[in-house]
Amino acid sequence: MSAVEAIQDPGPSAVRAGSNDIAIDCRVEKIMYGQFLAVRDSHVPIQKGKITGFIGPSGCGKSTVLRSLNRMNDLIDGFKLEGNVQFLGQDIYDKSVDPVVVRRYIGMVFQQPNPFAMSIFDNVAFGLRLNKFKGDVAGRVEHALRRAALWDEVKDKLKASGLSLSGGQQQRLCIARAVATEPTVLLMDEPCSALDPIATRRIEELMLELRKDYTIALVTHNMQQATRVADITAFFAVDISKGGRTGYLVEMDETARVFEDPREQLTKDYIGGKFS
Ligand SMILES: Nc1ncnc2c1ncn2[C@@H]1O[C@H](COP(=O)(O)OP(=O)(O)OP(=O)(O)O)[C@@H](O)[C@H]1O
Repeated sequence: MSAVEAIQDPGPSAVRAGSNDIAIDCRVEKIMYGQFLAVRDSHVPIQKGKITGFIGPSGCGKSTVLRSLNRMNDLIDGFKLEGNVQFLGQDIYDKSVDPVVVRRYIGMVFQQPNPFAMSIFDNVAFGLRLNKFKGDVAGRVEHALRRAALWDEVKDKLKASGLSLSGGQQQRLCIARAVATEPTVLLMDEPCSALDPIATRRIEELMLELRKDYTIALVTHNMQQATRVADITAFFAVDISKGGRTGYLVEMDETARVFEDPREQLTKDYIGGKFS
């Protein structure tokens, strides 16, 4: 089997169907950046067809764990994961697996809208070309822009630069770019932090719409955002007991449960604003 074939196409029904309702089963024993222990002992299962929100104080490892779910951290020198990340039962860190293929099925949207300095059309077609897609590129681009609720605003200027759009439009363009390859999972790392409240609301509505077809994992600093969009919430904290600053998962449950009746005192204190 070639490296590219090592991740099997899960097919469109994989998001909701199946006996197992876990899209990504992430078991972190340790995540290191060089000698620094960034995250320890966290089991973070991402359920199919749901939005899982990661919350917690700065430096608790939310982005680190999120980026581990599609091997985005491989690009960082010194990064090392001890543990196991399974996507639909397949080990994404297996030596035979090509990270580019992992990211084709587990797409990512970043904090800062980061369209490439190319046309709106080419931005969305980028991943398709990277993956040597042989089908109807224009059809896929239109479909992705519609899914990202941007088509009506850009259909008459597809050749204009992606950089000419407003911040909120740029973020929707990045979402279109991410969904163009028809991933199974979308990872969103604080996708609204650079946006105004109206653009934020728009992206939140879009996330709820996208949940019908995709599994979503979302890092957010905004607890209200987690209560508005996340079905499941994972709360991380920082352990300073051994002289370091190591993130770990404190609890993970239905969002209503985490916010209204948390199991752990630490979660209560964080949600109650006793620390940030
Ligand atoms: N590329 C890197 N190299 C070294 N250390 C890193 C790197 N990225 C993150 N870290 C460290 O790992 C820890 C977790 O960082 P991470 O960005 O995952 O936390 P976070 O919870 O997402 O924080 P924030 O909410 O501030 O974005 C922090 O102590 C951070 O300084």
